[in-house]
Amino acid sequence: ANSRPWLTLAKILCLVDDYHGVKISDPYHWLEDPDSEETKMFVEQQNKLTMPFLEQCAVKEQFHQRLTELYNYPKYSCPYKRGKRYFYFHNEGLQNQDALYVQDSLNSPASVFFDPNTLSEDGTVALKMGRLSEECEYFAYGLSSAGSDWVTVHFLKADDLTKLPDVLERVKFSCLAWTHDAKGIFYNCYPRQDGKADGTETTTNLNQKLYYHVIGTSQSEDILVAEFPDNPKWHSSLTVSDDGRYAVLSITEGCEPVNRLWYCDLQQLPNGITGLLPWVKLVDTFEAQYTYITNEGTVFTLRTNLDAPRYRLITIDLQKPEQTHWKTLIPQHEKDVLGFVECVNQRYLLVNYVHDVKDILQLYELQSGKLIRDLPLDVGTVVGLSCKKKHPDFFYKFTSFTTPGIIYHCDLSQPDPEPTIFRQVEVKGINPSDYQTTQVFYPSKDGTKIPMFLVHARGIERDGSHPVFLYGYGGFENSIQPYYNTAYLLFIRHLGGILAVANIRGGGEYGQTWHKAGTLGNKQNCFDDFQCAAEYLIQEGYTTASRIAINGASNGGLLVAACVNQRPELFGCAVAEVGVMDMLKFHKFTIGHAWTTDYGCADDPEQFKWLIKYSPLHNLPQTPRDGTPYPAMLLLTADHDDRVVPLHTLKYVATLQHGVGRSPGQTQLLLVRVDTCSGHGAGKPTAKAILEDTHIFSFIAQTLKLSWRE
Ligand SMILES: O=C([C@@H]1CC(F)(F)CN1C(=O)CCN1C(=O)c2ccccc2C1=O)N1CCCC1
Repeated sequence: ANSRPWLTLAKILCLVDDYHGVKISDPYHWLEDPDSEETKMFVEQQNKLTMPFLEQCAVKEQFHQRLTELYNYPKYSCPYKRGKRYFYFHNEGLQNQDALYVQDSLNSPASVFFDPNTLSEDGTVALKMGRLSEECEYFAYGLSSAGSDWVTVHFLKADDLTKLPDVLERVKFSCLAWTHDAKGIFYNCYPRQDGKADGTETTTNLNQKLYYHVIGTSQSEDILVAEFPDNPKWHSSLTVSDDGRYAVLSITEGCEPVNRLWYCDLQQLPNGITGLLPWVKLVDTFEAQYTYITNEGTVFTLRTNLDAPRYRLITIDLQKPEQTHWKTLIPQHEKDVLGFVECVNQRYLLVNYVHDVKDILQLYELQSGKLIRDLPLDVGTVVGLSCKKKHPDFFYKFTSFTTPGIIYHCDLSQPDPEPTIFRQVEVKGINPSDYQTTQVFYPSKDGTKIPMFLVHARGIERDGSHPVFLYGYGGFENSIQPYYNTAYLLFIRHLGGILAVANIRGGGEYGQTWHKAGTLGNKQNCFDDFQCAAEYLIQEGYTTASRIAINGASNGGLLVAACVNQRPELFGCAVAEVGVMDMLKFHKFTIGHAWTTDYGCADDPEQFKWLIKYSPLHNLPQTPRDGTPYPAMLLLTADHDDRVVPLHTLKYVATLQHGVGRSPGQTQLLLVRVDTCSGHGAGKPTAKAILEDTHIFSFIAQTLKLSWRE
């Protein structure tokens, strides 16, 4: 900055943007360049403030040690039968990444098939995707580094684990679909761009293409099978049908649950896959979502939200593709949301419903859509499923706030098949019966009843004394169902806290209507719902405003920052992780353009009015003032977050410290933690995850003045 003072001044002075006649200043615009000396200096200075503070928090050592102890339990995925063998992911407890194991039968010795921990010292190389070919000849796998969304695809021979020379670069937001002859694989990649593509760049991701890679050739020879030059925002995702005959292409334009559905009969290709496929456009609008489940010849079974915001199953016969011939197989449920659907044992459907945020699992007959039976399930969530049309048996993994994981096995080839426990994991030191999970329904500002899970020590008094960790997301039709999080249980057990998970609008808890009620011009409903959750917890005597810590990540980071702007007096502490803070510019960076389906875009005059009203960056006090003090705030981001680029958090915290931070009544801390070699969250190594959770809860304990209790 000293070397070019004129540049810095010019940067600050000239940055006033005009939005449809409204002038908006952007004094921290220069933080949008991750590679400038000024930005690097800013990040370095912030971490110099934040990291020593987090490290010296009173409970930090105890929390880190106890979290490490409790996290150290064996984790397993469902087993997957491929070819004649079984594969499953396993983590001994503290390994940075799960490893993939293989065994000849369910109870024979297992050996390591693929271990990503060998690929980096610090565990920051993650296995983002993996696909075994139909008869288990090859294993295609995508690796990502430092938490970036960028993927590099490699190949192994499955029998002797020898690595093939094939490498696929510039892969992102991609499918990975083998043709059943194992000759090659469909995948997505982006055109070459200027500058870096390592996850630290902010360059927009447009013009994604679909290729077919033939094993044994180089990526430069890959066959372009679909591209959309007139629609640069389109993404395509290919599925090969259960019988290997059809290539089914799902095209999306953003994050709305709607897609076009094209297909190609691979058996009709005279010379195989040699170029752009002759796509048949079965559905060529973005009116609804259509997801391939299975097909019997030309009769396709699809999950859709067409005229069904809580989803239903329909069949389309490719020989009579007009909508007038489409049939309903399982009609929309009057209240519950149809979740995942998988075909099993040739003629059954494994069907999931979400009923008041809790999972149901049922078996239906594929041909008739008739309900056969319910599968027993506690109050919680199905987090894993392993089944195939050609297999008579299947596995599913259950979890809840206090259950780390139970894997069930059900074999439909047996008479009166009953699910049996295949594997149950206990966590030593956590006794589920010490905790009580309840679900409450509280009124939001407009009277809408919002579900919320509460988890706390059994038998607490409603004397207003309990600290609360209130978590929310509220967007993109993502439902927040019960899940096991060791750090949450420590907050309850050793900091005497209550975990509250509010299922606010914008999520998918009640289908598309719930989602739409929290998007675009209705986005304020998310913030109202979340603030009403806090008010409910106070009114019901659980806690007081100064004892509430709110938390959210990604779209949930936006939620936290917007709620602090609107109601700074309602919370004692706020932790916003990798949040979207600049609602006027988010669409310019990486995949941000895909989020306009939930947020709208400032380029549109009407939508600008929505966004400017709640954009966290633009609703902060711009200068010191005598207003209400802000709660203690900890913001988190990371240098390789190319989902929500760090500039959002950097511009936000600079503005926060400049205005609120210098206000006379502001005593609570306003800090940012910028991690390195880390990204938006997916694939984060265990060591980083444990340290990050430790810092978050130590900050909460310090600022809410909580002490550790044995
Ligand atoms: O990350 C996100 C939003 C929320 C989400 F919809 F759940 C997912 N998401 C995304 O941005 C998803 C990005 N993404 C695609 O657009 C895509 C196309 C095809 C295959 C895979 C992908 C994929 O991961 N956000 C960050 C903050 C605001 C929204």
